Amino acid sequence: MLLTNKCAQHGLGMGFQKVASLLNKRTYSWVVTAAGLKLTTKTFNAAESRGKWGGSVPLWCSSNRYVSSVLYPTSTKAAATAATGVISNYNRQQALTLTTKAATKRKMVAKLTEQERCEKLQPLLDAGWTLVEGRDAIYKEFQLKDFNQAFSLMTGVALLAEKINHHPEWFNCYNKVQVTLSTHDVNGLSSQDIRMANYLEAQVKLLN
Ligand SMILES: C[C@H](O)[C@H](O)[C@H]1CNC2=NC(N)=NC(=O)C2=N1
Repeated sequence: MLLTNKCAQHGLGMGFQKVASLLNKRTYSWVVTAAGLKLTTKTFNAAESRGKWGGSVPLWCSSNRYVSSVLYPTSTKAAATAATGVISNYNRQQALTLTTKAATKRKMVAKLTEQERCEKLQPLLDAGWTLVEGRDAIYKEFQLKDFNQAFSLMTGVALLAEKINHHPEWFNCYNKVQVTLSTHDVNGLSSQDIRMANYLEAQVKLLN
């Protein structure tokens, strides 16, 4: 989890000390100050870190006067940046490469073929998903036991969404989660929507 001081301060409250001690286990020495977690003057050599940590490189994000640095495998960089909205001062070329790769990966997403609709979409329709009128999209309302269960479901989906770079359109009211899935990049249903719908079905089974 990428710790910006703001999030650490507000999200963790008194857990600051715990966070600092956790982080200190990762060969950093952090000082808890009134303004947040402060990294001591330890510097970090990217090449060394690659060797030492097997491919992870430091992702440096600065917030206010303090620098929070956490090791990430490069595959989680985009999610971490998206999650915090912090523009990291990570190697710009590397970031561009990652973005290009993500864009390339997305290009590979295509609209479902007729055969895929029969094989992969039909089981979801049988499970209660419906086609959205006027759109190539599917919709389902999930009713959970309570808000806690509903939000647990949404949390799992959010993590998947960030991982596969595919996000649902959804509405939550207490124990209900209404989900619409479609792939904006192809203006219709793709395998990403099937994947997310199947994930939702599996998670709801686990929760109930
Ligand atoms: C730029 C970014 O990769 C794209 O906007 C992603 C993000 N999440 C997405 N989510 C959905 N549902 N459809 C998309 O086409 C999509 N595209």
